[in-house]
Amino acid sequence: MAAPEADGAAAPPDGRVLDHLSRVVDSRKGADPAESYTAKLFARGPAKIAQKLGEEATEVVVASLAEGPDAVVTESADLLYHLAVLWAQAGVAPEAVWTELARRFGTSGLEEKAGRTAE
Ligand SMILES: N=c1c2ncn([C@@H]3O[C@H](COP(=O)(O)OP(=O)(O)OP(=O)(O)O)[C@@H](O)[C@H]3O)c2ncn1[C@@H]1O[C@H](COP(=O)(O)O)[C@@H](O)[C@H]1O
Repeated sequence: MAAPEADGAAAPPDGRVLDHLSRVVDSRKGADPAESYTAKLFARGPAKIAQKLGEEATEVVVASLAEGPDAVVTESADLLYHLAVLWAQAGVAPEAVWTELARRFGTSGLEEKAGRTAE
């Protein structure tokens, strides 16, 4: 598909790439499924998108146990791309996830778990 302004080449090679990717993914809503894999996923609906995310997560697990770091990198990129699609489908802005992660800084996971079981 012809690349709109938000597309690829200028994507920063760091964590901000996920924000950039999410904008590209969002721009594919309503696009032609014949020209965009993302548009094809949106057209197939939430259940298919959720299923793809599950499959990609399993592929990361398999890569980590049986393949090695290079495969973990490529499978992780597939996983994050499909997560960006699921966020867009669900109406979740990546910033909401960054905010939630930031909110958790300084609270040990064990502390948080203990607080939950005490409820
Ligand atoms: N990062 C990705 C990305 N990672 C993985 N994929 C696609 O995800 C698919 C996953 O592979 P699978 O073998 O599971 O897919 P499949 O065999 O087609 O399986 P089904 O969908 O039929 O179940 C492949 O077709 C990959 O090309 C991605 N497709 C797109 N992007 C990004 O999204 C942008 C927009 O892409 P389009 O929407 O295609 O224009 C691209 O420029 C990229 O930046």
